[in-house]
Amino acid sequence: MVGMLSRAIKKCEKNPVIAEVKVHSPKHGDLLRGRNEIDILRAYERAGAVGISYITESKNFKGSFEVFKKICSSTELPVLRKDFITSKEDVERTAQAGGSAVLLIARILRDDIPEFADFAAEHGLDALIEVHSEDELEFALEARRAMIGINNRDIAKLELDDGNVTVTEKIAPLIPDGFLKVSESGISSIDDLRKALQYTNAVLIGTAFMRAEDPEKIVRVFVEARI
Ligand SMILES: O=C(O)c1ccccc1NCC(=O)[C@H](O)[C@H](O)COP(=O)(O)O
Repeated sequence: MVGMLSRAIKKCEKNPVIAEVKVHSPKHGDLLRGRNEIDILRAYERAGAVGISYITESKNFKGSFEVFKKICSSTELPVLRKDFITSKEDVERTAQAGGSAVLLIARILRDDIPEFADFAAEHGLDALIEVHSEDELEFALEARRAMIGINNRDIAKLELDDGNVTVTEKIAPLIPDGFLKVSESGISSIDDLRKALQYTNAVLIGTAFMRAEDPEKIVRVFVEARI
């Protein structure tokens, strides 16, 4: 259904937290530690996550499209596919797999962003257009139907940087009302969460949840924290 993730964020009565089932981090290595993706998904559901993110890119993040499909068919929550999308076929496959949203990276797609965002909407998907700099924001603002994700890390560094919410603090005020904003990556504390939600409508967190001993407990703390 079109706009499931954006609608869930708008309706959310607690802190809108998109929780990522993240298999591998280029910096921290194996994040599953023998656990099962679906068990992590269930923990996130119980904790009140507003949506789920999953990276299908295999080389650096060890994701798999088959696991993405399994996650989509195993939950009622909207699922975002994160990958380095470069073709419309990839957008189509995301919709066919039951995804609710797809990541479109402004640095990669540049002037093609509006066309890809419209194509995603026509296929029932929310487009989350990712930016990391003011220059990239120019491309994102050309899209009509989209959410804007501010990546606190520089994707070119493939997570060897830690990311910093100051990127959100700098870029979010430049985004006009009417776009839903998501602060992504490098959020690991309640203080980061507070700063990010001061400027955006939702946060996307992976590593901090996957590294925690008890994923349900930590996600609940973030979802229910007083902001
Ligand atoms: O964000 C991207 O552009 C991206 C594209 C393809 C694969 C991975 C990508 N980035 C990594 C992530 O998506 C992060 O895992 C996610 O934003 C959560 O960040 P963190 O909480 O720092 O693990």
